[in-house]
Amino acid sequence: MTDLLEAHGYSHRYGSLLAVDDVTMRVGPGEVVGLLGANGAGKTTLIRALLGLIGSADGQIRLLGGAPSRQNRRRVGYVPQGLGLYDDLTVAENLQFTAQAYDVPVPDLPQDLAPHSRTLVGALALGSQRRLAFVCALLHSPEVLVLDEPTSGVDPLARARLWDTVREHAERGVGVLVTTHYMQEAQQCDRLLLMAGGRLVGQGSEADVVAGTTAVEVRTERWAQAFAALQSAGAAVTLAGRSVRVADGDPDRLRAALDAAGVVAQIVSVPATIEERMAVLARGAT
Ligand SMILES: Nc1ncnc2c1ncn2[C@@H]1O[C@H](COP(=O)(O)OP(=O)(O)OP(=O)(O)O)[C@@H](O)[C@H]1O
Repeated sequence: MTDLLEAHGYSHRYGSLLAVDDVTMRVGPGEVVGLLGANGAGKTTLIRALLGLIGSADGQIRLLGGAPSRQNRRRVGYVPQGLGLYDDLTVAENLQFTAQAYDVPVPDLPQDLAPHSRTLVGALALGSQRRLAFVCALLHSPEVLVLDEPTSGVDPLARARLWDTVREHAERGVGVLVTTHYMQEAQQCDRLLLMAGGRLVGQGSEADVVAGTTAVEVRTERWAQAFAALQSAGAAVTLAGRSVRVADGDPDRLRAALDAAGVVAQIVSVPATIEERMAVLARGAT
C-alpha cells in the first residue's frame, strides 16, 4: 500500500542551523503517528517539508505517492500551530470560506460551535478556535490529516472528543501525523516518532520506545532537599508530588550529591516512563 507521507534522508537548514537532520519516516493509511520532541526539535519544519511548504534541502519527500504539489495538498487536512483561520471573519464565515475553497457543501456547525456562529474568530476562546480549525481541516474528507499540537490549550473533555474524531478517521483509512506535548496523547498513537536536535532519535510503540530502560527513584522523607541537591548537581531530576525521580544518572554520583547535602535516601532503579526516555534521548542528541 502506498505511504501517504514519506521522508527519505531529509534534511533542512535555516542558514547555519540544521533544523531537520537526515530524517527517514513514513505514515501509512489508517495509522495515527505521534511526532514528539521538545520545543525546537524540528517537528514543525519536518511537517512543513512533508507538505511541500518549504523547499527541500537534502533528501526526498513524498506526499500521497508523489512530489508535494498544490494538487495533492488538496487531499490533506492540515491544522498548523497558528490554526490558519481568519480572525476577522465569523465562525460561520470561516467555515463557508473553507467549504468554497474546497468546493464542498457548507455543513452545519457542530453543536458546540453553533452558538458562536456569528462570533469573530479572533474573539473566540482558543479551545473553540482549535475546534473550528479541526472542523475546517476535515471538511473535504482528506486522506491525510496533519495536526501540529491540536490540543494545546484545549480542555480535557474537548481533547478527548478530538481524539475520538481522529480515531474514527483513522479507522476509515485516513493517515494521521500529530504532534503533541501531552504524553497521555502519545499513548493513543499507533506509533511514535521521537525527534531531538533535528534528528529522529527513537521510534515505535510506547512500549518499544521505553523497552527495558530504567530511571532512578529517590525515596526519602526529605524530598525537597533531595530534589534541590540533585538539581544543583545537574541531574535530570523531576518532582511529581513528593516523588523524586531522575531520568538517567549514575547512582554513585546521585548518592554523592545526596550525601553532600546530608540527605538520607534510598536509590531504587525503576522502569522509565516515556517522558523520562524522551529526556534521555534528547540529552543524547545535543
Ligand atoms: N523560519 C525559520 N528561520 C530560522 N530558524 C527557524 C525557522 N523556523 C524554525 N527555526 C528553528 O529551527 C529549529 C526547529 O524549529 P521547529 O519549529 O521545526 O521545531 P518544533 O519541534 O516544531 O518546535 P515547537 O514545538 O516549539 O514548535 C528551532 O531551533 C527553530 O528556532
